[in-house]
Amino acid sequence: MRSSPRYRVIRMLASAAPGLLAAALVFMIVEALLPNLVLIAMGRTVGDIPAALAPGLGSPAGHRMLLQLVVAGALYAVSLLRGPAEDALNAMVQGRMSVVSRRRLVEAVSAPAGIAHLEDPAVLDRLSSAQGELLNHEPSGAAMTLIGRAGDRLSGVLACAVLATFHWWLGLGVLAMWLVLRRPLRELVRSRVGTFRRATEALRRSWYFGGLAWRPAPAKEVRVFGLGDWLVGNHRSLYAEAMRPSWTEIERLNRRIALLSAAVLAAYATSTATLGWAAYHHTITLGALVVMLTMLPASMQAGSVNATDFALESMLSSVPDLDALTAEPTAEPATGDAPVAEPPRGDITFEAVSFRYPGTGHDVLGGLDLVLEAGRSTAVVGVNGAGKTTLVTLLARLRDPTAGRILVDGVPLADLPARAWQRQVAVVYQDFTRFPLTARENVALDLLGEPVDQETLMRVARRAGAADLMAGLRDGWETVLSAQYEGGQDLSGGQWQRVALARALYAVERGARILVLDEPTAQLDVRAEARFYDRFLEITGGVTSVVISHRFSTVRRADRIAVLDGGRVTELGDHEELVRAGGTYAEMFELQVSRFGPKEERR
Ligand SMILES: Nc1ncnc2c1ncn2[C@@H]1O[C@H](COP(=O)(O)OP(=O)(O)OP(=O)(O)O)[C@@H](O)[C@H]1O
Repeated sequence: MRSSPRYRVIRMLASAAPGLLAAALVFMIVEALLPNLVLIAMGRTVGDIPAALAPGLGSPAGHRMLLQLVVAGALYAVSLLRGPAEDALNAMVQGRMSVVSRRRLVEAVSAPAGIAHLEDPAVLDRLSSAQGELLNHEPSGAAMTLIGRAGDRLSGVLACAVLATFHWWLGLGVLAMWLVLRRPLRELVRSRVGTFRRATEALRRSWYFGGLAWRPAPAKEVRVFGLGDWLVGNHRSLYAEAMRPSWTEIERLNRRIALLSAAVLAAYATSTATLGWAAYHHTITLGALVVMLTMLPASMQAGSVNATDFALESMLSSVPDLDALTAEPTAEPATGDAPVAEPPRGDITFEAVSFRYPGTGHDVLGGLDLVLEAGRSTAVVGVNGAGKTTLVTLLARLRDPTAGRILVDGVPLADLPARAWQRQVAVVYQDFTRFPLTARENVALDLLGEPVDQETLMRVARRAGAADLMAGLRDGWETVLSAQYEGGQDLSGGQWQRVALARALYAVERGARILVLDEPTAQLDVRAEARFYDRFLEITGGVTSVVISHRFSTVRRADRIAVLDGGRVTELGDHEELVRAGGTYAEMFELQVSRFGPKEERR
């Protein structure tokens, strides 16, 4: 019981909004009583009509009937308020639960310092389920739906109790039938929902294809390459493929549903016939007959299932996924407690570092040795897929080496607290994020809650070549950098790259001591790139920096250049030394110079 999703949902509401839970429970009682009371009052009114017919409405019998009618009308009027009251309560409970479960989700996925869990299909399946994406039912609706359904069940049981006042065995029989059927019916609902949960990965792919059509970034290519029909087809065939293994099970379940329905039909036909028999033989009054006839369908609430039960079960199926995401340890980089209070002053040493992505059969890095000298710049070059970006993710502790170690000032990186270390590393990623926030927030990321210093902002913008850009924005630093928001404005790829560079430089100003630039000039025009390498020393001065680039005009400015090949550093030295050595670096450099303009490259 303690671990059942039903219990956990109610416990979540109890701790998030105890007042709302109390209101919902009162609502449940009203939900259980009111419809039955309306039916009983109506039935009794009808039962009083014959006695009032002859003496007229002015007689005591007439008065009694009119009083019953007023009571029935009043109860009915009150019962009409249930709908709006339920909607309002639902909105409040759902809003609160949505905030709570979303916060739990965000905290759960952001908790690990690393990113490996975000590439784990099992975690992604859980995420998808915990957000209610599979069956389109927000799990935040579970608490109120559960309480509402409990009210319905109680109402059904009360209807059985009323039936028992006519024949004890009738009320008890109907109740017993629902109690017996409850388990298989619940299992049916659960298996139907379970078939979707088991197909989560395939369904995720199916929804992904469906969503490509309206997400702005892929929508461009969808249109240009005319992929609309293909996407619809793919979405449909993936969905069919995902559900096919479940079809036999669904068919089996449908057959059971048909059988159970026949049993229910037979039971209700017998009950109705019993009432008919009593009416025919005048062993039941008119009022009682009307009440009992209305109680029969009302008693179905005791155990019948409908679309709400499917919705509720799919909402509840998200709860274990939400809990598992929160509770399970993920592939987290090891984290130690050695102090990182002081920014690293010494070298960073990669000692025989190997790395293999989970689920792959080969090492991307295999026994790599490299020293990043303190306060100096090191460029890393290598062909596509050589492992340059992977090396950066290890340095930023987004992943841990599978063998070997990284030392910071002589201390193994694994012994440092991962979060504190990450604050020391400022990175411009190749695929940096374009936050739909203001320019100021994009650079200062002052979401971190620290005051923004305008002078520092201006300084880093100048160094990143973004000062003119900021001055030209519609609302300056306050412009939202996304055309998807009112008053917002999007930037070109190169303009965004300057914003990302300014972001990393701002982090350095805030205390980060390692600057990583992964392809920092890839989207810059020739002039901007020239300005970047003219300012290279100013940008990287005083910090330990790593620059990854295929552009030798950028690479050659670095104090030292490491060539990455076959998972190891095969050449190390400054530009002149490596060119003189006549190895891979010299070969790549010559190739670029001969193809793309000696003037630029030979500077
Ligand atoms: N998340 C991942 N899971 C599995 N393999 C990956 C992952 N990311 C990268 N790889 C593989 O690791 C290898 C190295 O990738 P990495 O991105 O580090 O190369 P790179 O040197 O930065 O390449 P580029 O110059 O193209 O940016 C590649 O073979 C790539 O396919």
